[in-house]
Amino acid sequence: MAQILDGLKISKEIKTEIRYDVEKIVEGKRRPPHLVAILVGQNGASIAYVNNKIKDCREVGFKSSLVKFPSTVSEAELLEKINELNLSKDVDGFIVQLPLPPQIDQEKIIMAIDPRKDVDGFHPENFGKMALEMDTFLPATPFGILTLLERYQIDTKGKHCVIIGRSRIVGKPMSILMGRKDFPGNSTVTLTHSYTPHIEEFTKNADIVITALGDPNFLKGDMIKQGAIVIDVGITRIEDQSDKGYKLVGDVDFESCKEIAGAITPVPGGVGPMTRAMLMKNTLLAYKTSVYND
Ligand SMILES: Nc1nc2c(c(=O)[nH]1)N[C@@H](CN(C=O)c1ccc(C(=O)N[C@@H](CCC(=O)O)C(=O)O)cc1)CN2
Repeated sequence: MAQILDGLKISKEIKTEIRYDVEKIVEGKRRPPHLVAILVGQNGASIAYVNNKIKDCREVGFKSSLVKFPSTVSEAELLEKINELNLSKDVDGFIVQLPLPPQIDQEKIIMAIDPRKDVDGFHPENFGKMALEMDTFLPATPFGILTLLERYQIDTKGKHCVIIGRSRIVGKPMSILMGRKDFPGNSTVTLTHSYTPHIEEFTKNADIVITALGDPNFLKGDMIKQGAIVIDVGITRIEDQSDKGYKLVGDVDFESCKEIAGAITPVPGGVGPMTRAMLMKNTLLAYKTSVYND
C-alpha cells in the first residue's frame, strides 16, 4: 500500500510559515503583501479556485483584491487593467485566472504582465530564468510538486521521471524543473503527450510518473512499476447526485495504483492545495523583492 503524499497537510504547514513571516512584517509597521486576482467569466471551477486563493490570502495575512470581468470583456479592457496593476505601488503581484475566453489572446495577456509582478511565473522572461536555473517565480503547480517531493524527502536524483502532458502551466515547466541541477531535480526526464504512442511503455519504466492531461482515471495500476512515485495533477469535475452536483476525479486510477505505487498524491487534497500555497509563497517573494518596499 502506497504512502499518501498529503498536499493538504503540507500546504497548511507552508501557509503557517508564511503567516509567521507576514506577522513579523506587520509588527515592523510595514504594510502586508497584496495579491490581485483577475477573473474573467463564469467558469465554475475558475470561480472556486479564485475564491480559494482569496481565502488563502486572508489566512496568511495578505491583502487581496478580486477584479471580475464578464466573459465578453475585450482584450483592450483587460490590457488596460493589467497596465494599471503593473504601475500600482500598492500591488505586489497579480494573476489572470486561466483559461480565458476565445476572443482573448492568452499569450498577449501574459506578455503584458510585468515579470516582477508575475506571481504565476508564466511570463516568458520568468520561464527563461527558470530554465536557466536563475532565481525567479516558479509556476505554482510544478513548484508545489517539487515542494511536496522535498518535504517527503523523496529522492529524485538519477531517477527516471515520466511526465504526461506538455501544457505551458504544468507539463513543460515540470519537465525542465525535474531535470535541473538542484534538489528535487537531477532526474532523467521523458515528456510524453497526445502523440506519444504506447505511453504505458514509458510509464512502466518510470520511477516517478506525473500526470497532467485531464483524462479521468487514465493511469491504471498495470501501467506503473512497483514502488513508483505517482503525482496526479489532473482534476476533472464529474457530475453526480451529491449536494455539490459533481465529484473531483484525477488522471490516476487511485484504487489500482495505490496497490503498486510507493507513494501517491490523492485528488482532492494532493497537488491542488500545494498550487495555492505556492502562489502565496511567490506573492511573499514579490513583496520582499519589490522596489517599493525597502
Ligand atoms: N492563473 C492561473 N490559472 C490557472 C492555474 C494557475 O496556476 N494560474 N492553474 C489551474 C487551476 N488552479 C489554479 O488556479 C488550481 C486548481 C486546483 C486547485 C485546488 O485547490 N484543488 C483542490 C480541489 C478544489 C475544488 O474543490 O475544486 C484539490 O485538488 O484538492 C487549486 C488551484 C488552471 N488555471
